[in-house]
Amino acid sequence: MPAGSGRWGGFWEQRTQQLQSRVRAKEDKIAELETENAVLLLKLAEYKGKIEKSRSEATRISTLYNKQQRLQRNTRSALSQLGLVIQKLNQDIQAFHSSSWALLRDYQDEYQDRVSEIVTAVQRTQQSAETLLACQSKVAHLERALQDVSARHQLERQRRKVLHNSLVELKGNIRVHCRIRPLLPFDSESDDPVLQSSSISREVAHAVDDETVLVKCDRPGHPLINKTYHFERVYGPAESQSAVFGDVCPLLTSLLDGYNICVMAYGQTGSGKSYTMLGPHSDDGPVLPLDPQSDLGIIPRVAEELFRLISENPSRNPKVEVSIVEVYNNDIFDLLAKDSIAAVSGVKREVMTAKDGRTEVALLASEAVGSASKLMELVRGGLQLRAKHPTLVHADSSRSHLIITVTLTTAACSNSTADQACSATLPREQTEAGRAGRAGRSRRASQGASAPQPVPGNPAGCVEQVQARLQLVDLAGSECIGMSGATGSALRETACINRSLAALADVLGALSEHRDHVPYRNSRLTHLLQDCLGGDAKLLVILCISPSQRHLAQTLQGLGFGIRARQVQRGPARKRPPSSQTEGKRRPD
Ligand SMILES: Nc1ncnc2c1ncn2[C@@H]1O[C@H](COP(=O)(O)OP(=O)(O)OP(=O)(O)O)[C@@H](O)[C@H]1O
Repeated sequence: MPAGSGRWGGFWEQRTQQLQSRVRAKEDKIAELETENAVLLLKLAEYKGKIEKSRSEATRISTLYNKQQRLQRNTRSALSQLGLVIQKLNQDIQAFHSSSWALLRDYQDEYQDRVSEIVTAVQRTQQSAETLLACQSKVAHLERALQDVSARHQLERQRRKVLHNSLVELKGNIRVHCRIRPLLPFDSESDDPVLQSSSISREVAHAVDDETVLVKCDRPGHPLINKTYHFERVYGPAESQSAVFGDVCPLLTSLLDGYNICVMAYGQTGSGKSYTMLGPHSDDGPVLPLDPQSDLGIIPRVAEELFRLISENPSRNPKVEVSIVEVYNNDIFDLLAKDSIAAVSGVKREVMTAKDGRTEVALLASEAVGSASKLMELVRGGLQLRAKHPTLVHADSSRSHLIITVTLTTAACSNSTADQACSATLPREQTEAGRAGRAGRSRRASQGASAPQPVPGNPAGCVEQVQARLQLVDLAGSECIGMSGATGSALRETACINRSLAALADVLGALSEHRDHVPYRNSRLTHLLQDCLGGDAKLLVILCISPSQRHLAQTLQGLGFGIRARQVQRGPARKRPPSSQTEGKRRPD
């Protein structure tokens, strides 16, 4: 290698080495920087992560902040509202406070007023205490006076009643008692349960007191009725069977004294005749013995009382016989007659007039009875044969008139008080008997038989026999054919019942007007009852009526019948004359 080139070469070589070392330094530097860069990148990444975390934290904080802001806003508005409320409350409290004060002041004023009023009242009370005491003693005095007057009034009433009864007895008036039965389900005019329950408006007949019936009807579409009827006794719907019997009972004493007695129940169908005479319906009929509270009617009670009275005075040797007939379709049937095989059956009979003018039923079966239960056994047998037929008005309607005759035969006795009363009224009796034209009775009167006397020369006093009859009559009920719904044979029954009851009313009409002719024979019923209607029997008619609006027409008709019956004056009832033989001879009518 040339020298010149050698120098250059060294230079270059040197230069290259320098450059190379510089490159190496640079490369080292680069490597160092890259390392540094990598570290920085790592740090960058780390910071980025931190930044990201900080950002989400910032977001969360920002959300919380917003929430807090909202809460603050709400709290502020709630606080302001609360402030308003508190303000209002404060105002209210103020108002309440002031009104409480005002009230308290008023109350205090009022309290003062009341206290002063009370003080005044107490003072006044104290002042009037003496007056009050004086008043109280006056009231006590007046009450005593009132009690006194009431007692005297009661006594006067009783006296008046006794006098009235004596007058009725002397005049021979038919005694009429009226019984108003309770309202019953079949009284309803309608199926409407509302109408059925309004019972008050449907009652038109009322017992005002124990002598007066008021019929009052002011229903639209009906004629106005406001009328009172007076009878010897009126029983309201609540009165018991024993109350009714209480008024019948004295007649039994009369029977034992020798008077003929007749108790007859009259009234429209379903008005309570059979209930009154016998008691409530039962297949077995009335049963003895009875207790005073039982529902049994007059007939079983009469049976018991009669035998009780008989047992009190057995020395008169009493004998009791019973016969039972029914008048059905204007024919008389003997309900005790026995056919050839001795079974009991109804046998047709005829009414006759006996020698002494008394009406009798020819060939009538009668049975001697020795006790009330035997008597009632016969009654039960008769009732089983009695004609019955359901109608639209009454499901258990009797279609015949039932007449139970109890004949009491006793030894005549001269010393009873009734005898004296009877002889005292004799002259008047005789004149009235003559005027009424009652042949049988006046004949007996002219024979002097009405006041039984002991046969002269017999010192014992009890010499002959007296036969007295008690007739217990349960009439069939009058009825309006339209209402009863009767057809065919039932229609004939109804017509016969109505005709016989009309005949009964005609007889009473003729008797009350003292007509010469009394049409007893217009019907078998009146012919059969002739002796008790126009004769010398004590006759009690128990008029049965329904209180219901539905039966108003029939009720008025029944009340009219009762009033007409009361007007009959037949002269005083008289005892049966004593006789030494039985009155058996009859002549055909
Ligand atoms: N005072 C009363 N208390 C309670 N129920 C009564 C009374 N009177 C009648 N009754 C009842 O009324 C209904 C009709 O009475 P009852 O059979 O005595 O009539 P009646 O007048 O005999 O009728 P009819 O002439 O058709 O035979 C019966 O169910 C009876 O029990």
